[in-house]
Amino acid sequence: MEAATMAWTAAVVGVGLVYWFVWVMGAAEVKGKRAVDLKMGSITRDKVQDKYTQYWSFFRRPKETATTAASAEKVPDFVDTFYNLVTDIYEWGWGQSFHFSPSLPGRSHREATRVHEERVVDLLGAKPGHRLLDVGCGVGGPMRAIAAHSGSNVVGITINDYQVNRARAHNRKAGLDSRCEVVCGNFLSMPFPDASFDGAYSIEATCHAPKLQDVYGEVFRVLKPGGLYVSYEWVTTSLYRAEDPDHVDCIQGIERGDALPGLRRQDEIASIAKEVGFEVLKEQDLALPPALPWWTRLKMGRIAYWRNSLVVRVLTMLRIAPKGVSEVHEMLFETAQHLTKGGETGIFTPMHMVLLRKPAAATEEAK
Ligand SMILES: C=C(CC[C@@H](C)[C@H]1CC[C@H]2C3=CC[C@H]4[C@H](C)[C@@H](O)CC[C@]4(C)[C@H]3CC[C@]12C)C(C)C
Ligand SMILES: C[S@@+](CC[C@H](N)C(=O)[O-])C[C@H]1O[C@@H](n2cnc3c(N)ncnc32)[C@H](O)[C@@H]1O
Repeated sequence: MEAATMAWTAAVVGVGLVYWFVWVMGAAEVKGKRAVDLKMGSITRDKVQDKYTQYWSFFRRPKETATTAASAEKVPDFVDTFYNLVTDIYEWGWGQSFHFSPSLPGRSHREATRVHEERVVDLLGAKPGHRLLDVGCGVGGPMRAIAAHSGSNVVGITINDYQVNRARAHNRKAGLDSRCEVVCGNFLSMPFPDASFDGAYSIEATCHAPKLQDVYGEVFRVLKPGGLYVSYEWVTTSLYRAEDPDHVDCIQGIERGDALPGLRRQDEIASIAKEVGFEVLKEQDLALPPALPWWTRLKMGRIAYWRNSLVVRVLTMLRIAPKGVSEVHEMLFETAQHLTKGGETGIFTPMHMVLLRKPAAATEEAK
């Protein structure tokens, strides 16, 4: 073969390989976001690395972050930065619902996710015509499942404007934009009038609040008297031992890689809810047997993680993805190991469920 023919063949094969690697291998687990679309939210390309460094220095010591008032105030801004950095990677590698679910025998992850979300509808007794609030809505995976299953109208709030745009686009595509609304705002001080919702829920979102009282207090305010609120909380369980260095390492690894200003204990949740005026109707760790492990999805994807980090590195080298994406991906890979360990040892659960009611005749001081 002539040298020119060989060079052409090599070039065509090379381009073909890159195409296959990026577009086929790098396809989203749940179709919709491709590796080549990894942007890093509203952060401009040149700022991604800096923003990651700032995030990392803030959340490196999560407990200290939560305990001083000055830094607790900065938490929502850093959580916003975190979601700029991770939203596209989450969508690409996990889907449009940013939470865990117990595995279901013989059912796909997508189905298990939907069942976990529809449980909220049953707990709230949500009906057509109801107006529900989704506290920390992400890109709206749960919102769409809940609106579709219940016939209710849902208003979601998220601190991250990039997520607002993603969620609105998904809502339009799903034909649910007339019943699903998305607002950019802080759930610690919500832009909604008192008593304006029939029900509310939060799925793995309130763990970002430095003080749970603040977000529960806001939900209490915007609920109508008699309205129900369901929350899936990230907490440490009674098996956690603060004197065990392995436990501490695992929990800090979860906090650092997930923008958490200190995880709360399982037994704190109900008393905080009562403190702001709620009645506690039900409390259950949805991860406990007979539920099957929620962390198997994280574990079983180990080969996929290696493939993904390779894709991310190649995309960064080709300047398709901004510099800094590999570091963010690495941080997520590490936190996945800690989450898995937290699940396997039982010292952590991401689905401690509480069902709360604002009393029908709420007292003036609790309103
Ligand atoms: C509730 C929260 C988020 C929970 C989960 C949706 C995410 C927690 C850890 C994330 C991931 C870890 C590893 C990533 C992997 C390295 C990458 O290749 C593809 C995406 C991951 C699987 C990613 C997906 C989302 C998580 C499982 C928190 C923040 C309160
Ligand atoms: C892990 S995601 C869960 C999203 C969604 N509930 C789901 O299950 O797909 C956490 C969400 O909480 C939101 N959030 C965190 N802190 C917030 C705050 N102070 N105000 C509003 N939203 C916040 C994030 O922007 C993100 O959308």
